[in-house]
Amino acid sequence: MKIRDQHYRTIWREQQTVCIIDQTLLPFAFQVVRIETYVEMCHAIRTMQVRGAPLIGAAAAYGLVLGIQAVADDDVLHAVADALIATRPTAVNLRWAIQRMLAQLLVVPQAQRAILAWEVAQSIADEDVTQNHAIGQYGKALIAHAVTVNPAQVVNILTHCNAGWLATVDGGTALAPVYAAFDAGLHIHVWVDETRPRNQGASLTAWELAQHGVPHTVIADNAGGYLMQNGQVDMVIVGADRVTRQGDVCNKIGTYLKALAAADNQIPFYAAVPTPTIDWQMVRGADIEIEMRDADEVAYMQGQGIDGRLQRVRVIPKESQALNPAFDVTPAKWVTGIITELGIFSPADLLTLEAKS
Ligand SMILES: CSC[C@H]1O[C@H](OP(=O)(O)O)[C@H](O)[C@@H]1O
Repeated sequence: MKIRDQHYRTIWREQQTVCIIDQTLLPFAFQVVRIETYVEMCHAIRTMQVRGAPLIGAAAAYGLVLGIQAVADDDVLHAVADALIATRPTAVNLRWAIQRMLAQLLVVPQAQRAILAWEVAQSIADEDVTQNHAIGQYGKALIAHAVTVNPAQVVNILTHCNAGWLATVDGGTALAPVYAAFDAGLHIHVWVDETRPRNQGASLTAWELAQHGVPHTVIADNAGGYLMQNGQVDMVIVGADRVTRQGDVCNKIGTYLKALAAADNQIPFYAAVPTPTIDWQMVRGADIEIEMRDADEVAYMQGQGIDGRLQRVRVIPKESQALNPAFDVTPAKWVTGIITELGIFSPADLLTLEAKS
């Protein structure tokens, strides 16, 4: 996406290093960080300098590249892969990307692995961009249909967390249809859930949409149901970290509550995902490992002080405990459709995709 007229991906190769945008500093600072080792990439994924299911898949792939430039024997390959997989458990894209790298690297002589790894990681990144563009086109058709239903109205879309270009290599998943519709001149507006505790909505989605000029309003997570009850939401589009073969959608904590409110108000609820986010090995969403992150992410908030400096403030009593599950699972029965690069599918029809994935 373009930032001040310069095109960026969220991750890219520069000589023998990998550059990322440090998303923990947005929206108040735009800083590129150069990653030189797989250990640094593990840190970047674990601390959410890079985050978002497709992006952490690509980041893990590049991390594996960095880890085998000096020594590329099987033991090193597996040790680096295991370290990267251990950084975050929920988004299936991370394990998928590592397994794809291993499948292509283990079958070639060690001497070829360092160069081939760069090529495979680049392919993973490039494919994500292509897939997200297709998601955008299919999703744009949904929005265009909503416009025909109410031509005089603005189509109001609610989204949760950040599933924009910052969550992918480029283009985004849930926001890909938003950008495609906006660029096509359709009149849309986005309700942006702030998405406590890490505030990916308030800090990342709002920033992305503002950079592109898309009309949007940041809301407290708990305001979504009220807006739906008052006819102010036409559709909900979210991303996902893992979709099971029966169509259960695992996404940022709070997504499930939005799906329930959407169902109660007859509002369509879509998950936009590239097919690498579908876990064909898993049937039940209840079996997905939900990442439990540091309770301090609930106890503290980060923001910009009146002096312009980033500050972190405590928002709960020091005597209080906090719990921080990072994701939840929306059962397939509350999901209207899954927007993929191969088309839009009901959860029941998802299995027809397996052979093509
Ligand atoms: C397009 S995947 C975006 C997905 O990833 C986010 O999780 P996190 O920011 O913790 O990596 C969130 O669940 C988004 O919907």
